[in-house]
Amino acid sequence: MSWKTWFGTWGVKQAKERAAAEKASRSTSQATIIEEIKNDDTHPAPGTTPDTGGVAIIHSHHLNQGTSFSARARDELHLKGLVPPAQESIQRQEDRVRAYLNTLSSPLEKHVYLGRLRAEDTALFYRVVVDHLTEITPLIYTPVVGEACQKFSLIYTPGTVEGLFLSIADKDNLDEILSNWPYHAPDICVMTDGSRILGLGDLGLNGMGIPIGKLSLYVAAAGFDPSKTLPVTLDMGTDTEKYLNDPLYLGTRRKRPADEEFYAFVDAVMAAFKRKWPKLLVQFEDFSSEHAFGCLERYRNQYLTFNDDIQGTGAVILAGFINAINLSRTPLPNHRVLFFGAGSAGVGVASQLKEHFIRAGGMSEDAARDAFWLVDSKGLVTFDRGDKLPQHKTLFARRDNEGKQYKSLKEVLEYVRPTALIGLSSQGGAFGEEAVRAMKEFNERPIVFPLSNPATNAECTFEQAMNWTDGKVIFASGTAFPAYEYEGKTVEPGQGNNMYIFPGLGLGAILAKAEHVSDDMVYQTAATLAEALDEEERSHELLYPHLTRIREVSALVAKDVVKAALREGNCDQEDVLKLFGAVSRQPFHDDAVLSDPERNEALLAFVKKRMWDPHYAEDEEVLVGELKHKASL
Ligand SMILES: NC(=O)c1ccc[n+]([C@@H]2O[C@H](COP(=O)([O-])OP(=O)(O)OC[C@H]3O[C@@H](n4cnc5c(N)ncnc54)[C@H](O)[C@@H]3O)[C@@H](O)[C@H]2O)c1
Ligand SMILES: O=C(O)C[C@H](O)C(=O)O
Ligand SMILES: [Mg+2]
Repeated sequence: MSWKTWFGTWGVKQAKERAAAEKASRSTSQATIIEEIKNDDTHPAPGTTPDTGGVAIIHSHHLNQGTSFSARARDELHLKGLVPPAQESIQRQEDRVRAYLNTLSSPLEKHVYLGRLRAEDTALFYRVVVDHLTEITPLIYTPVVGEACQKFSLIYTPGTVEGLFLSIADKDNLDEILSNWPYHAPDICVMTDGSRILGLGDLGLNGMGIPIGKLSLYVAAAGFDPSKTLPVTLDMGTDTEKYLNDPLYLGTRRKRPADEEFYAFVDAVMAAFKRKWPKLLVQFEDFSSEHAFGCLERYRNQYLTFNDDIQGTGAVILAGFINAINLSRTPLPNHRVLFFGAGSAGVGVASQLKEHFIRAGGMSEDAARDAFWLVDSKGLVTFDRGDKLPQHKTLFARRDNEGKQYKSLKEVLEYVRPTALIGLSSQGGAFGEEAVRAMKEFNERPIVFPLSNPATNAECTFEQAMNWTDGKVIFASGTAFPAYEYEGKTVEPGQGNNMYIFPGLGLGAILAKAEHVSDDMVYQTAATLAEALDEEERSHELLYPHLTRIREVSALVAKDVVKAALREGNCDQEDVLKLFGAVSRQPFHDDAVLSDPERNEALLAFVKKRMWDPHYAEDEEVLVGELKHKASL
C-alpha cells in the first residue's frame, strides 16, 4: 500500500469514527432533552420561561397585540419593557407595515415579511389585508405565491407552524399526527399534493404556499376564524428532478406513487380527518387533473368536500361569462366556446357553462355540449384522434370533425369560429396577435379570457388583447392585469379568479352544516356572483365586482349557498331552519318564502354576524382577564 493510499484510508476511517461519535453524542443529548422535558413536573414561575407569563402572549400569534397593549395590560401581564413604550392603535401599526413594505423591493421579500406578520400577529396581518385588499392580495396569493412556492424550501423559517405536512410514509400514524395540531378544531382545510401548482407544474412539498395563501383569503374575504383554518400538504414525493436533487428540498425524496398507493393514502387522510374533525370542509387544490377528478368523484358524496380548480373555477368563469354574454349582445344559444386547455380547469369551466346553457338557454344536453370545443397539447379533442382520452376529456370530445384533425390554434379557430376563447393551458403567450385578431374578425365584441396563472402563464396580456381587438375585447384573466389607457379612456380588466367563489362557498356550506357540497350549491355561487355587480361596476362594463367588495360579495354568495342547501335538504342550521320554517335535512321548496326580502335580509345579517373581523379585543377588562387566564398568570 502506498503512503498516499494508506493515509487516505486512515483519513476516511478517522472521519467515520468522528461522525459516529458525534451522532452518538447528538442522539444521547437529544434523548436526554426529550426525557427531561417529559419528566419536568415543576411549574416554572410566570415569566421565567418563554412559554409562561406575559411573554407567552407576545409569542402567541392569536393573542399578540403588538404595540396596542394598554398601560394596564402591560402592567398586569408583565409586558413592561418587552414591548416598546409607544402605545399605538392598530391603524398606526398598519401604517408601519405598509411603510416597511414600501422599502422592500422584491415581491417575494414582501411575501416573506407578510408571512412572518401572519405568524406573529394574526389580527394585525388580517387588518392590513382587509383594509388594503387590492395592494396586499397579489402579495399573499396569486401571483407572488407562485414564486413563494417555487422557493418554499429556501424561504422556510423554522419556528412557525402554519400547516400540516402529511407524508405518505406516515399513512398508518395519521391519527397521532393530527393530534399534534396545536390550534382549535378547524372548520376549513385546503389540501394540495403539490402536483400541479398554478401553471408551474409539480412542486412537491413546496406547494404548501398555496393552501396557506387560499386560507388567508378564506379569512380575509369570508371572515373565517384564522385559528380554525388548516393548510395541508400531502407529501407524496415529486417527479421534478430539480427538487429531488436540491439539498434544501424539504419533502420526501421519492417519485410520486402509482394510483393505487396514491388513493390508499388520500383515503386514509380523509378517514383520519373525519375521525378527528367530523365537520371539517376539505377543499382539494392544485392536484394534477386526473387525480383532481378522481378524488372529487370518490369523496364528494362521502365527505364535505369540493375541488376548487374544477368547481370553483367553473363557477367564477360562469359568473363572468354571464355578464360577458350581456355585453356581447349575442344571445346565449348562439355562443360557441373554444377552450385552449382541457385539464381540470378547462373541463370544470366547460361543464359549468354547459349547465348554464341548459338551465338559462333552454338547450338540450346534447345541443349544449355541442357549443364547446376543447383543445389540449395534441390539438382539438376528438374521439377519432387516435389517442386514449382520459375520462374527463370524453365529456366534450367532438364526433363531428368528419375524420379531420385540427392541430394548431389557427386551424382550430378557423374551423370553429368561436365567440369566446378561454385559455386554461398554462402556456404563457399562446394567444398571439393572429389568434386574437381572428377573434375580432369573427365577432363585434369577442370574449377572450386568458385565465392561466400566474401572470407569466397568461395566454395574452390585457394590453395585447385591447390593442389587437381595437379595444372591443371582453376580457378576464386569472391574475390581475393593470388597468389600460385606450384612446384616452382607462379600461379595467376583469379578474376571473376562483377567489370570488371558494370563500363564500365554504362559508355557506359550513353555516348550513351541509353534509356535502352539491352541484346546485356550486351553480348558485355563479349566479349570485354574476348578480353582485353594482350600478357603477355595470356602467364600466365590469365582469366582476371590485376586489375591495369581496367580503360583501362572499357574504351574498354564502347566503345563497345556505338557501341552495335548504332547498335540497342539506341544511341543519337551527337559526336558518327557524327563519324559513323548514325542517332539518328535509328539502324545502317554498319559493315565495325563499325569496321573501325580509327573510333574505335576516339571513344575510346572520351570515355577516358570523364573519370574523380582524381586531384586537377592545374591552380591557375582558382582555386582561382573558389573557391572564391564557398565560396562566
Ligand atoms: N383563473 C383561475 O381561477 C384558475 C383556476 C384554476 C386553474 N387556473 C389555471 O389554469 C391552468 C390549467 O390548470 P389545470 O388544472 O386545468 O391544469 P392541467 O395541467 O390539468 O391542464 C392543462 C391543459 O392544457 C393543455 N395544454 C398544455 N400545453 C398545451 C399547448 N401547447 N396547446 C394546447 N393545450 C395545451 C394540456 O393538454 C391540458 O389539457 C393553470 O395555469 C392554472 O393556474 C386558473
Ligand atoms: O390559485 C389561483 O390563483 C387560481 C387557481 O386555483 C389556480 O390553480 O390557478
Ligand atoms: Mg388552484
